[in-house]
Amino acid sequence: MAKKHLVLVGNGMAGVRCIEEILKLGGNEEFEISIFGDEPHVNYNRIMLSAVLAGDTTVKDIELNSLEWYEENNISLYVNEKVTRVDKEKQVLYTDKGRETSYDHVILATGSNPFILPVPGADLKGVIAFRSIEDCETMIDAAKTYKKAVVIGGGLLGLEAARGLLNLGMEVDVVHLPEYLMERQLDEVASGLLRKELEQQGMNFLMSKMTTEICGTDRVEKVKFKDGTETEADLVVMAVGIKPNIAVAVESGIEVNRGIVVNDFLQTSAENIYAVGECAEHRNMVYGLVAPLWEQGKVLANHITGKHQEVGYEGSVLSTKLKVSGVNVFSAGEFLNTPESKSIRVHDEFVGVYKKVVIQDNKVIGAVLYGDTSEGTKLFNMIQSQDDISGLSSVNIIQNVGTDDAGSTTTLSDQDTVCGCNGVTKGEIVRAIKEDGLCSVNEISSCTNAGRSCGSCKPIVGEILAETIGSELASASNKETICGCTDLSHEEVVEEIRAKGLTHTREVMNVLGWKTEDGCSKCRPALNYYLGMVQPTNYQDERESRFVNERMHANIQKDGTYSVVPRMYGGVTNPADLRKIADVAEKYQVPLVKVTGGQRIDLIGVKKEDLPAVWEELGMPSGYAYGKTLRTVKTCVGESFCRFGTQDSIGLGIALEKKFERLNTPHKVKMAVSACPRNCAESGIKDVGIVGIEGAWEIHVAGNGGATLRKGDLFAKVTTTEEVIEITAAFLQYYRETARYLERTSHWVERVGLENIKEKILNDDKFRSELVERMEVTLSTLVKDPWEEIIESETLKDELFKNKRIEVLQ
Ligand SMILES: Cc1cc2nc3c(=O)[nH]c(=O)nc-3n(C[C@H](O)[C@H](O)[C@H](O)COP(=O)(O)OP(=O)(O)OC[C@H]3O[C@@H](n4cnc5c(N)ncnc54)[C@H](O)[C@@H]3O)c2cc1C
Ligand SMILES: NC(=O)c1ccc[n+]([C@@H]2O[C@H](COP(=O)([O-])OP(=O)(O)OC[C@H]3O[C@@H](n4cnc5c(N)ncnc54)[C@H](O)[C@@H]3O)[C@@H](O)[C@H]2O)c1
Ligand code: SF4
Ligand code: FES
Repeated sequence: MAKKHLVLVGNGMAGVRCIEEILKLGGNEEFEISIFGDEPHVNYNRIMLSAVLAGDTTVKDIELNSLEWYEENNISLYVNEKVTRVDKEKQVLYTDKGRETSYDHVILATGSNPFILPVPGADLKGVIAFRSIEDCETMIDAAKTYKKAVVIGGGLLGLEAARGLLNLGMEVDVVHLPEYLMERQLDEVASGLLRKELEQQGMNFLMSKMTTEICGTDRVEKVKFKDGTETEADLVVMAVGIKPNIAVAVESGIEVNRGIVVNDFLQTSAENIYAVGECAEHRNMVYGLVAPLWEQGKVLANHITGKHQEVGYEGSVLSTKLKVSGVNVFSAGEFLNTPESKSIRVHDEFVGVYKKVVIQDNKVIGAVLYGDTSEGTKLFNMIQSQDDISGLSSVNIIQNVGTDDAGSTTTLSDQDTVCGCNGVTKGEIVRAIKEDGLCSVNEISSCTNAGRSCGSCKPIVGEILAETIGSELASASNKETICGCTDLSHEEVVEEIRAKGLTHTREVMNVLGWKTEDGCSKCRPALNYYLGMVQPTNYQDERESRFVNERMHANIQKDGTYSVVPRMYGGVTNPADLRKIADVAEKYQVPLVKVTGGQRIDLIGVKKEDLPAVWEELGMPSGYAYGKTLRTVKTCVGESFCRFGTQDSIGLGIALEKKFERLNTPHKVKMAVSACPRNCAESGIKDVGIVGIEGAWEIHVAGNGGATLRKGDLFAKVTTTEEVIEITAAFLQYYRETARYLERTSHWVERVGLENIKEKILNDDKFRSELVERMEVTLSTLVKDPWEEIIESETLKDELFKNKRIEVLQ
């Protein structure tokens, strides 16, 4: 049966999570999925922009779904492309790049737009909102040149922005319209405590101020208020709320109110068109936090894949936490008193703790906590469950009684929500730990989504982990299993492959009792490597188990194009090769031609469909710049031209590169040969670095010039180039056989011990010659260049390059 075309409009948090849920339900069998996003990025964790601004994390680390994820799930991604309209009758969707796409189902997940105050000067340079990576980068850049920031809006976003700007060294005024901060989440007492703390942190508050004008000639210079006062500003950040982005729905004649109107199954007024996330309006509510979006995504995924649901989405109770370090604030439900409600309050002015629980008809309906938010999870669960609390004393409600020894998580029931952002209960976490054998918070996060958004629940998740696996925790977490799909360590898996003669990844998974049917993106490449290493002559490499770069034989770039690095043995080239590179770069309009640190030339920005032609016209071997294999052998000029060089570094470098090219290794391997201790080829920071000395060669190993700089260790001193090659072969083979997949030589040597490796390779001649023998067998199987192989195979070309999965239009 032909697959139906499902199009997601909006590559953001709500939409992509809904697609993840659809995939979990086997949606890939039923749907051809396309995603359009008008931001130039893959899906990222918008919540964590506050942490990026505060300098606690980086943009790279907040990526939620990598380009590889889209590829692996056969999703066509169109970034930087805005959907403008949907024709409901023709079932066609139009974009601002002139594309027309027919669809069977559409999910609108277009999020919100920041509200910009309609005051004169709001369009001046230096006036921005805080919603995207670009806004975050603008603030970081501005802080390098300018001094004074004004944040308009003392809500969650404004305060998190202000904290970030302070961290960046700016002076910050926060302008707030009401009399007290975060009035949508806090009562006056909690707000007062918060203000005091933030003032101590360096924020200056301008309260009860109505902005009337932003002034400046070219760039913002000051902000004026209704009461006649003003304040200087080099940067203005508007954080005065958001409004649902309903443009596509309006253009398409779909019913809207404040947001896109949906029913309990997230259906809009148009057939087969749904809406989730901040753009959707459900029972007159639009939401601005992530928790409701996950609930909506789950319901829609079930609906769209035809799973029976008694009830749909019924609305969400909200809870919030301010993500500012040094401040603990929690708010949930109806936190202000009404004539019908009463509250229990505790205010310890000595330690700065304030707690208020609002009760109506014997049920907890809201809470505000300041200073100590440890009861937040419990109170939130009481609000959600609406259980009768008449049997509980006030003390029992407002604080955890009897948990001093046991830890706070023991009082949670299985139904209690632990991760408010992702709606994950304690029961789900415990089940995942037990059934999937999880032994770290990160594994729990990947498996259940708990902790994957704001991260504030991670300590509780950690407590549940400890409570569930108890004393086994230490030993379990010390054992480095390949991934959550198995309880076996890397070493145990390799041992089993050898002992049982396993020859295929599926066989390994079946025989060794994998917990998942198909493994995951961690274990599949590892098994593929181990099988190839143990059985070099029998094993057929599994292309589909490789990382996307290795599958494509090119490195995917952030804009979806690829880079091409042809091999230049020893960093040596010639006019003919340079001419070919220039011709190809010109013909295929390669945007960037760059010399790499490994002494070769990188053609960056090649379109996926041009890759085979580019390789063919270059007529040079692959440089494997994408692989877990030998990358480069960097050389100095040595005896050929240098007045200090007495040895042939280029000759040895080329010999090493020709010998070990294409060899699969646990991680990338870099080498260098310098003809004297001046070390012009930087041999001291390579996995294998050779240095010429008077009448001999020194072999240094396990150097690393990456994020954690490590100077190589002197491994051996030999007199001939043949000996260099023999010891290098033995060292690499021992590394291949005993390192864990994705372990660089630097980590491996530190784990296994340099002396142990020396003992084996240098002092045991028999062992060394066996290693070299096994290396020779492996090398004898690596005869074909991968680029050539693809050029010669129409099937491979079709399979890999005709299918334009990821499209990026600038
Ligand atoms: C700095 C910051 C901190 C936050 N912190 C928290 C927090 O701690 N807790 C919390 O719960 N929430 C927080 N939020 C709110 C949370 O990020 C949002 O609720 C969530 O991102 C909404 O998800 P969404 O998918 O509905 O919208 P978005 O994430 O905005 O995604 C919508 C996407 O659709 C794209 N789009 C729009 N129109 C089109 C179109 N026509 N064609 C193609 N693409 C389109 C947009 O560019 C965007 O990428 C925070 C927000 C910000 C900005
Ligand atoms: N930690 C979190 O959960 C978190 C963090 C950041 C953002 N967010 C979400 O992102 C969205 C945007 O956040 P937000 O803080 O902009 O929205 P918001 O609506 O929560 O707060 C806006 C604040 O601006 C104030 N304001 C309105 N007009 C003003 C004016 N003219 N001058 C000064 N102040 C004015 C309001 O009184 C209000 O307190 C919200 O949905 C929020 O929930 C959540
Ligand atoms: S390492 Fe020594 S021999 Fe090689 S180029 Fe530098 S100075 Fe010359
Ligand atoms: S509570 Fe935010 S990620 Fe769990």
